[in-house]
Amino acid sequence: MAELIEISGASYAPSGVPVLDDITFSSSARRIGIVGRNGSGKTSFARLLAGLIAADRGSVRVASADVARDRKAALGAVGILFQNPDHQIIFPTVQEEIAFGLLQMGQSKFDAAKGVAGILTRFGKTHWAGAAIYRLSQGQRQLVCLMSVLAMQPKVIVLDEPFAGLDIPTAAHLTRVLAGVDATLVQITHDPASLQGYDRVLWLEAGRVAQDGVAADVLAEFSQAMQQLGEDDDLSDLAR
Ligand SMILES: Nc1ncnc2c1ncn2[C@@H]1O[C@H](COP(=O)(O)OP(=O)(O)OP(=O)(O)O)[C@@H](O)[C@H]1O
Repeated sequence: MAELIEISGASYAPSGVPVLDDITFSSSARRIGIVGRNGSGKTSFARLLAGLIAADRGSVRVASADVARDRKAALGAVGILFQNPDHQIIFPTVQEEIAFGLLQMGQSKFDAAKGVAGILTRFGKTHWAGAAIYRLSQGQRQLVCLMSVLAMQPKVIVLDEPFAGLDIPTAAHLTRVLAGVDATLVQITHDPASLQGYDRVLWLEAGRVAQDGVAADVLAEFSQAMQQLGEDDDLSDLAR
């Protein structure tokens, strides 16, 4: 049987620069972490998994959908939350923003309005419906993004460090919301501690899979390697 996430020999090399190289990863685990150093390809992996960029070689499927080519199916299969909500939000009000994804999925205006009302009710935020997004705090804007993703009920949600810029209580609140979500989470992070209780971890290095396996094992090796690098001076080398 196919796994929920099926990535096979995927490479991504915009203008000839190899950013992701021959990535093969398949999993139906519920909680997946992606770790790696700056520039190792984590964000590109997230975008590839969400179908926002297409692999030059290989294939990327989520819930059987070819996410880069079948965008309508992809919206129901995988959602993504970025670090900066302002890179995601395009509409002036909360209800328009949440409705957008539902309309993109092919829902009627009536059904999309019902979906918006449903998700706002679930989060106790019906009074936000007509609110101007520019007046919300960054944490509130991130919650709008999260509600927009959840309204589409994707099977997989990719988190590209969405709480990195938030204060501790706001991050804790949103982390709690996510912990209760009935979807597979793929979380990109620099912080192994935020992957506590996760099932599987993929460690990327220079666009390739460095390790992939049981979360506790991979995280232990990753943490040790990062600590070792921190003790060395590896900032000296300039890229060729
Ligand atoms: N469209 C592109 N064209 C050229 N180079 C790119 C492109 N996209 C990404 N890169 C390069 O690929 C490498 C990996 O980038 P990516 O943002 O995926 O890494 P990352 O692991 O998320 O990094 P960070 O932890 O710093 O956010 C970087 O060197 C980046 O500059």
